[in-house]
Amino acid sequence: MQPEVGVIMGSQSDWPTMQLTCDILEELHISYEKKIVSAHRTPDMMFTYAEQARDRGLKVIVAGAGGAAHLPGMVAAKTTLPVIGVPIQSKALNGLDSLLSIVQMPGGVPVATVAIGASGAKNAGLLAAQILSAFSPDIAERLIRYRQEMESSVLESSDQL
Ligand SMILES: Nc1c(C(=O)O)ncn1[C@@H]1O[C@H](COP(=O)(O)O)[C@@H](O)[C@H]1O
Repeated sequence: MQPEVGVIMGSQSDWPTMQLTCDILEELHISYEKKIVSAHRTPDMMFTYAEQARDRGLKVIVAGAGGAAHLPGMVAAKTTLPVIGVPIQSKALNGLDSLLSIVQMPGGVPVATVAIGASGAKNAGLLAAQILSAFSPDIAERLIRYRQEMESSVLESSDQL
């Protein structure tokens, strides 16, 4: 199946976080691909990936990176597809470095930035799904079910208090 979402990350060490994005996409039956791509370590590959993404059929890119997290912004600079940036929780600065590197884009080149770490990665998957749902009633329906299940589980945990 042709992937609709490209999930990329700066290093294999980002995978435990970015796996949460992939888990959500799988839960919602959205096709995706996953790759390690780094603006710093594999700049030519990053350039090609971003430049070819639309022609390959991708519709949204989720990019996770930590520290000097230039990957989401650099990818956004080379494609007009929507790019969602996930700030990885770095050891030295707890992810504040990643967050600020991703969120403070200059006007003209947006990156939709989610929260640091696990909840951000999960929300990146949901946000990608919500973008696709604007053009897919099936995905919209699955998102409604996801919300209903979330609500039920909150009500259940409240009953069990
Ligand atoms: N921020 C970037 C980029 C980039 O922005 O291109 N490439 C790798 N990295 C980040 O470096 C951190 C440490 O990587 P290692 O664990 O491989 O040393 C990772 O969080 C990765 O996202």
